[in-house]
This record gives sequence, structure tokens and C-alpha cells, in this order.
Amino acid sequence: MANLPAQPTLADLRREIDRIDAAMHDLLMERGEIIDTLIRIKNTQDSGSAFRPGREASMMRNFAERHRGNLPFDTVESIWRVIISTFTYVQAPYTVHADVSGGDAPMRDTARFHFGFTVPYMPHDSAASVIDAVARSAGDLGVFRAEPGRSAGAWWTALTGAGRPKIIARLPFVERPGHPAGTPVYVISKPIADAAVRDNVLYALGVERWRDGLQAALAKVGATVEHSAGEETGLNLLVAAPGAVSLDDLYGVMAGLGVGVFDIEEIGSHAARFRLDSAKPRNP
Ligand SMILES: O=C(O)C(=O)C[C@]1(C(=O)O)C=C[C@@H](O)C=C1
Repeated sequence: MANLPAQPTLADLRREIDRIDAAMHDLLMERGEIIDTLIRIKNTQDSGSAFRPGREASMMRNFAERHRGNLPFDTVESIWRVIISTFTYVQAPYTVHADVSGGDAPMRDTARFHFGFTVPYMPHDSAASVIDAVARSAGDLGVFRAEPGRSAGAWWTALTGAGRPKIIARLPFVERPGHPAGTPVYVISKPIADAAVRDNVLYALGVERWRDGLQAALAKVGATVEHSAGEETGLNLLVAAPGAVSLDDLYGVMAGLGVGVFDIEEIGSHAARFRLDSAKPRNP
């Protein structure tokens, strides 16, 4: 407000708004020049994907922590999600494939909020079809609803095996009551070696059957059952555990319960969720 007289006119204020808008536009174009150099440094074209979920999570955390004033944080988050996702796309074009078997509207809102409109959105009628599309692509992303019971079948078992797509993020990074695109989703991509954030690790756990006390026993090591699906061969679980928990710890939990395990495989990892407890903007 340094350039304004004590009693500004509407024209004075609009001049200031024009000055700020031009500065923001200049800064975004300058950001684009940095991205041009970053493409060479990161060798994005070789790996096929520029997505770095750990970096994105920490950027969003910083914005949530520093935000002040009357602009709703929803707007800040959506603007920067679009900036970051679009600059990811500028580095290496990708499509977002979404499993809309639980409804198209929430997935479309989520995809547009987190990836904007420049990045193509492709709906699929099953998780299997999303995983297949990502597996066949160079650097596409897939999104599934992360809420229990919202996706049919043990879709996560298709993520097992070296070279198969893996979960690389859980969105939104910043959780809060009344989030405008609050549907929690897992994001998958082909494995990106230097992109993994291991705050939370996800496992496909195949057991012979459900056993009372299974959730309580997993909770003792900080693990949770996120999804479960029964099949003729047994029960498939999608288990989330803190990064410090090892495969041996999980085998130990199952052995302690006397539950036979036929498979435990890591199927990805993601950054710890960050909670913003009030959706209201904080005042300066
Ligand atoms: O930091 C990087 O590695 C980038 O590619 C830059 C950038 C960004 O635009 O800020 C874009 C994509 C990544 O997912 C993270 C951040």
C-alpha cells in the first residue's frame, strides 16, 4: 500500500491492482523460465514424469503456515495446485486418468482442483482400467478414491510387482473441514525413484481370512486397514503404515494373531497429511 495517498480514489486503487497483477504475471512468466532450466537439470524427459509429490507437499505446507489475511486459503491452494501441476505438465505432458466408478462429479472436481484444466482428464469406469492406462503411458497419473468402500474389488493388487504403477501421493495434501475438493484420492504413477516420500507406506497384504483383533493389532504399530476385499483365495487388505514400520513388523503382527499371510508387498508411499483445522482465513 506504499504507493497510495492517504485518501485514495477508486482510480488510485485500480492502478495499484493493475500494478500487482502485472507483477504477479511477470513473476509467473519468470517461474516459467526457471522451469525451462529445471527441465535440463532434472532430465525429466528421460524419466517420463516430472511429478515430485514430496516437494509439492512441503510447498503446500509452507503456504498453509504462512497464509494470512482475507483471501480464503481454498483459493491459495487451488491457484498453486494449478501453477505446480501446469508447470509439471510443461516439463513432461501427462494425462490424469480417474476411476469414476464411484461417481464422476467428485473425481472431476478433485482432478480439476489439483491439476487444473490444461492437464487432460480421462474418466475410466474401473480402477483396473486406470492402472492399465498408467502402466502403458510414459508419465501419466491415475487417481482413485481413498475412502474405504468407494472402489470395487481389490484394485490395489494390480500395483504389486516391480515396474508396476505405485501410489505416489494422497491428495489433498492440506486437509481441513469443508475442503472444496475434499474427496481423498490416491495418486498413482509408474515408479519414480527419486520421488518417493515414505512418511506413510502402503502394502497389499493377502491373508487367509479376517480375524477379530486384526485392526487393533495393526494399530499397535501405527498401521491401519484402508480397504479390504474378499476373494476365493482369501482376503486382500490395503494397509497403510508409518515409514518406520518394516515388513518384518507386519509379519510379526500377523503371526501374533495366528493369521496366515500369503503375500505382503509394498505398493507405494505418500507424504504425511497436513491438517489445517480452520477453513476460515487467519487475520494478520
Ligand atoms: O521442484 C521440482 O522438481 C519441479 O519440477 C518444480 C515443481 C513446481 O512447479 O514447483 C513442479 C513439479 C514438481 O512436482 C514439484 C515442483
